[in-house]
Amino acid sequence: MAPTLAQPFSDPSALIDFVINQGNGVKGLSEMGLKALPKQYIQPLEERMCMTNIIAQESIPIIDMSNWEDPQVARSICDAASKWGFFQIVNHAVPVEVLENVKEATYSFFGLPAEEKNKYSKEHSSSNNVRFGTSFSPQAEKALEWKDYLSMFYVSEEEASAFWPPVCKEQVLDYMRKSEVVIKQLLQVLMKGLNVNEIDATKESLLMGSTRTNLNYYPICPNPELTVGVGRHSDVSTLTILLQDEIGGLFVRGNQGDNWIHVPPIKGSLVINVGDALQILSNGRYRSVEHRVVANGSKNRISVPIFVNPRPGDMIGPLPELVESGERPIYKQVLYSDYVKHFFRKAHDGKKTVEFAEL
Ligand SMILES: O=C(O)CCC(=O)C(=O)O
Ligand SMILES: [Fe+2]
Repeated sequence: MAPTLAQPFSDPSALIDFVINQGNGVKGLSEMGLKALPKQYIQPLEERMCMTNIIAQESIPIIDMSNWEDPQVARSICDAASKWGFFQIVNHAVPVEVLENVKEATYSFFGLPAEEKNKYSKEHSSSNNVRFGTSFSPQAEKALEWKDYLSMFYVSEEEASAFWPPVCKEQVLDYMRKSEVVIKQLLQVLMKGLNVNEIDATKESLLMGSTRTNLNYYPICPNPELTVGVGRHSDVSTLTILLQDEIGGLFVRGNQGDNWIHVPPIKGSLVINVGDALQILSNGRYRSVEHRVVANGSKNRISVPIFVNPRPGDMIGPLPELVESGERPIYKQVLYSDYVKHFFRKAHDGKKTVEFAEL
């Protein structure tokens, strides 16, 4: 039977084949001009964003990093990491042109033909550290998420040079290099807030020994209210540094009940959030907070998170300084790679991953 516009796929496996196996992604679906959301993307009611739960009068803190060592600024960073788990930074050390270049590079990558992008899929990528994909964990999800991504785990300049897509690798590497300054400033302040005054090489490696950068593409969606861009989750990182474009759509769980706060795009800013690894290392003093991205019915959106992580072979648990000061540990020591595997084995499920490390 010839495909029609309303029902372009003969059966569910034809859609999966087009989106996942052929590398068209949801961008390919979006560009077909679908009139209705395919049923694989319809999320259960409880996972859709309900407009009445958005608290318009609240916002996460915006912190000026130009005087990051000033005790008042340091306090606002630590307070934000404890209270909200999220904040935005302005006047930070990453030049605005570096941010513009990586956004441009994101469009360049997703603008490639499907066959080109598909060279980086799970089946075809020449490196396990580079992965083009769609949704979050399609094999584990009951309903798919309306997002395509390219994920790059950094091993070395040589590895990146050999395996990352040429259309974006320089821009991503530059964004990562320039962000390192800010990451170190933030970690220094956050550690000081726990009375950990020295970050030696071992601790630095535990806090920021590995990084993964994702390019996220959320294409225009028919029926955006029925699906999600990214479902409710907390990150497994120590810290996440997120660059978003001017479209908006990222929401963070507020401090009371089922309330959600929008993270408004601010030109030149970076969104910072605490991940589960830092929640565990800080014995719960800093909080990784649930967040989600809504789908958009009229605009394409991109974002570029850098996940700053422990190394896969590190054991993570409450820092010895905290336990030695008499604090009762609420988490056990877990192998970081086991923690990450546990996260990817299931669909997004809010804050549940952290239970893996609870005592
Ligand atoms: O696109 C965004 O704004 C957030 C994406 C996100 O939460 C993630 O990739 O973990
Ligand atoms: Fe996230």
